[in-house]
Amino acid sequence: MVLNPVLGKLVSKRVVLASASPRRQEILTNVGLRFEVVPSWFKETLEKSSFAAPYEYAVETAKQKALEVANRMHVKHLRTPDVVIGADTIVTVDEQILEKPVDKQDAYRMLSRLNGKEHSVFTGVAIIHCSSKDNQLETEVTDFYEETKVKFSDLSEELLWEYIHSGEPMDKAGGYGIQALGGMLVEYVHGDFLNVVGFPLNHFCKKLAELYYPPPKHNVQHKKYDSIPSVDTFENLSDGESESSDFTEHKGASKLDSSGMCSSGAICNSENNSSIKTGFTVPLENQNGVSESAAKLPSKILELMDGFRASKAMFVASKLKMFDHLKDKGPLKAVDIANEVGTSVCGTERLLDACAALGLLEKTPQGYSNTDSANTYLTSDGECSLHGYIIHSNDHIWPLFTNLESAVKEGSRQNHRAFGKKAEDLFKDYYHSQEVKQRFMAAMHSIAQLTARDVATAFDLSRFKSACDLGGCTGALAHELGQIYPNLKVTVFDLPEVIANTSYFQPPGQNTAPVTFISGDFFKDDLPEADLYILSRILHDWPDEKIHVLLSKISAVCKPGSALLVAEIVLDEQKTHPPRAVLQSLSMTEGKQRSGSEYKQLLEKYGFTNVQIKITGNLLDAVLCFKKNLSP
Ligand SMILES: Cc1cn([C@@H]2O[C@H](COP(=O)(O)OP(=O)(O)OP(=O)(O)O)[C@@H](O)[C@H]2O)c(=O)[nH]c1=O
Repeated sequence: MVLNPVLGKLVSKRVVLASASPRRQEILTNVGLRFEVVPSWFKETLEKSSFAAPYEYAVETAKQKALEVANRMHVKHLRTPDVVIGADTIVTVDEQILEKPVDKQDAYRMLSRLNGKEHSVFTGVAIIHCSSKDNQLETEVTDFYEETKVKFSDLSEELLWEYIHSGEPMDKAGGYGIQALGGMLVEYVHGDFLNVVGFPLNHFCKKLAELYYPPPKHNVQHKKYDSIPSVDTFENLSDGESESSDFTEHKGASKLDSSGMCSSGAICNSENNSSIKTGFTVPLENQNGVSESAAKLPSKILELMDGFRASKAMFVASKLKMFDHLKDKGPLKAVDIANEVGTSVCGTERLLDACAALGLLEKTPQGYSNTDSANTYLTSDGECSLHGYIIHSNDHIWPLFTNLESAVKEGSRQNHRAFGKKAEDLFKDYYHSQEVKQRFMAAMHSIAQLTARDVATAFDLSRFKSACDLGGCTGALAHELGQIYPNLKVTVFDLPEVIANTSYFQPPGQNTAPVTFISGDFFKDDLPEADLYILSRILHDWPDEKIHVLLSKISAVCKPGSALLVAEIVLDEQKTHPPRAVLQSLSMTEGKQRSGSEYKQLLEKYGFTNVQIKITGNLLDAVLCFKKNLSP
């Protein structure tokens, strides 16, 4: 894949996207970039009139967003990222800068201005390379912008309002989303479409190419903001460090990224490229760099068609602890791993090859070794380990999903078919045996560990003195809260059978803030007193009647001014994004995933006010609300 040389340069780096925009995340994920998302807290309030041109404002905002994240990650003693990417999209019309509308009236004001006219969309991008010297953060900033011209048709007032009521404009610069319903408003686009959507991918790749494959010194031109890259194309780049050409080595060997998506956005198996014919052809380059034609495949569909094989291969390798065996060891041969694990040599070799094809392992003539992300996420003992959740997915969710057809026909969970017994109470199911209980707790623990920081920092919680995490399981979030807010006394309230098993999951070392564990059933027992109650990944599991009981109880014990923090995946208003949440719904529990406005409505019904929603762009979002003051 032609993009591999430039994006390949980022593979071994810790890349952070300093943006909450789901569009930016999707654009970069689609091309196989592996990155973490840490939304910036930089407030977009730079004085617009102090910039000579609108794009300077966008570039400076992008830079400040990225620098804020780089500094925060460095200060909080997280591992300093290698590269932080920030972006800011603005729309300009008649010399005015339009950002995201604050309300529907504002959206109307913006869309009326754009109506029937051509306008410009600028995205400023900052790429910050970070390093740490004597514990000081050092940064090298590269920035650029891209301009795309867009023309709206003449639109009636009625249509504009209909569009505004769809809810789409609210989180988008200029009040429209060209990639969805807003596309219907647009007569033409001149320039990079993805730049309008929020990220100028082509220019970004060219910029990386410039950075990592700099032209000979005498050709370098210095410009303040370079909107015309000096590299015309990022194809055919040869890697100065390895003359053996990254390009031919990687061609046809696209890797799966951490989310299991094919990095090239195309099918990974080159055999399949020629076996299915469609009407389209695109030029590909062969080993000798000569163009040839190949069938363009419905890559998304093919990816989904094979997705279950990929998931199962990763599940089984995890279950057999192959990543644990390979951790910190040099390359091992299939036969050595098979002997250690007690599996057949031929089966093990096929599984290891599959994991290598998926980008989870590296294969060399000396044998197999873990990739960085396998070491971090797939071994069972790492701080960021997803092993617990993967085993839960294999042993519990997979059997439920094999009965999806019946689940859809019947509209109910399929425990009776998958496990030979009817689902009783959701959690009684998990706790019926010690083994299942520990598996479930390990699954919850691994997700809580990965999401705790996002949830704990989504809002500034320093005003609270005490917090109670209802259903807080192993205390992973509670410990993180204690680390971030040293003055916060944190209690975990969970079922006795959970509390009895938490010791195994406690963080090592003396330096962790103390967390108190209290046993009880939050549907039946009195809740401990606290200024802040937390429900993390609880509400989506329960039917409305149970939620009524729980929220009524919390509302009753919450004093005015106290707060409730809910951590869930918040769906967009159309309830189709993010796909993880929508797919989780297919488990057919009696609960459901909710959109932001549904959470707001639900919480207000139980006497909470000032509902604030933070889309973190990671695995969990956060909703904070306050108990209403009693009316005088
Ligand atoms: C014109 C247009 C814009 N957008 C979105 O508008 C937001 C701009 O706001 P931002 O301030 O640049 O970004 P953000 O969403 O606040 O995220 P962050 O980077 O955290 O500041 C970004 O989302 C873009 O995708 C679309 O999705 N489609 C379009 O056609």
